Amino acid sequence: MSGNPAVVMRLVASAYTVAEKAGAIVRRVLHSGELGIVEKTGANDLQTLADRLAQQSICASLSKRFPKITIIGEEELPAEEVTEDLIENGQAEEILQKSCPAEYSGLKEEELVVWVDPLDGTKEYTEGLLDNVTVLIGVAYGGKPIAGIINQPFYNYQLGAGASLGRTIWGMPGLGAFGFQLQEVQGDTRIVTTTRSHSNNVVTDCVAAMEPHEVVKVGGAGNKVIQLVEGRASAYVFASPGCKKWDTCAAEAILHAVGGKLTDMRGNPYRYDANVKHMNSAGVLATLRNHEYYVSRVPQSVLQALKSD
Ligand SMILES: Nc1ncnc2c1ncn2[C@@H]1O[C@H](COP(=O)(O)O)[C@@H](OP(=O)(O)O)[C@H]1O
Ligand SMILES: [Mg+2]
Ligand SMILES: [Mg+2]
Ligand SMILES: [Mg+2]
Repeated sequence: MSGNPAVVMRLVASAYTVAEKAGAIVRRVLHSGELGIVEKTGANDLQTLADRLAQQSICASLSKRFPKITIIGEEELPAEEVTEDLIENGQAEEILQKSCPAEYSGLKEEELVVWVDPLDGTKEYTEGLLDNVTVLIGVAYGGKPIAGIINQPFYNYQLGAGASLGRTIWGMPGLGAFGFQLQEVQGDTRIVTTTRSHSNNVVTDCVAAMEPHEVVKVGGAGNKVIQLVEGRASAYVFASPGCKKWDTCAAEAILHAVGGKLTDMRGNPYRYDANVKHMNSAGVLATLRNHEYYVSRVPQSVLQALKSD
């Protein structure tokens, strides 16, 4: 390693420990029994105390160390002083030891945009489907995702008391992806993963048009991309607006790091510049392999129902 790690590697090393801290907050709020649920746009668009505290922790910790970075978080929160106990100052040593891909080594703080989903799968969190929950921190440069960190706070929770809970996955295109074992669905089996709590007729028509052998309905955008890279699903198909840039940035970076793709339903990539619209209006289609097959199966009627981005 060089004596002075690149800015982006320092950012990813910080984001790793910051995501772990956020995951611990998400567990603590659940165990307190006081979720503090607020409806945002409706009953399927919730915010809990865990969403609020985790976002405060992530944004305050990263902006303290990297004051010139643009950070965009899902939750709209009043600007108030964040208490010291929410600040995380650590950095993951093993990330600082890695050499930065040459194309990113000269990037400056002010050129980076960080997309934060403090708790992805909030609906499932409130229903006790705990392994669906993730904390997502994505880093973009020039409109493209260049690093992603996903903490899964309740990983291993089915193992019961005594199991060590939680894990963190991260990746950078050009460097690799870490914290999990890359696996693919065997053979030509098409397993499609999609929403369990934000469905409608267009969403289900589009899933059916893929001629899946199996459909896996689970919560969370981060969780669905984990299904792809761990060989439990071949495509994430969501033909609806609803997902935002903070849902997809981190996951897209990790997918790219292992040769996968995340696009809208037409096969066009989204951009993650600081000034883009937050909504992924033209849906989300993500795969590890055979992206073109899934793009080619999207019915015209579905494309007509979705706006271009
Ligand atoms: N119709 C909709 N309204 C609000 N949020 C939606 C939505 N469809 C998808 N999303 C958001 O996209 C993410 C993944 O959704 P799903 O689990 O249904 O696949 C969730 O993120 P959050 O839990 O961070 O809000 C969810 O809220
Ligand atoms: Mg939400
Ligand atoms: Mg989300
Ligand atoms: Mg969220």
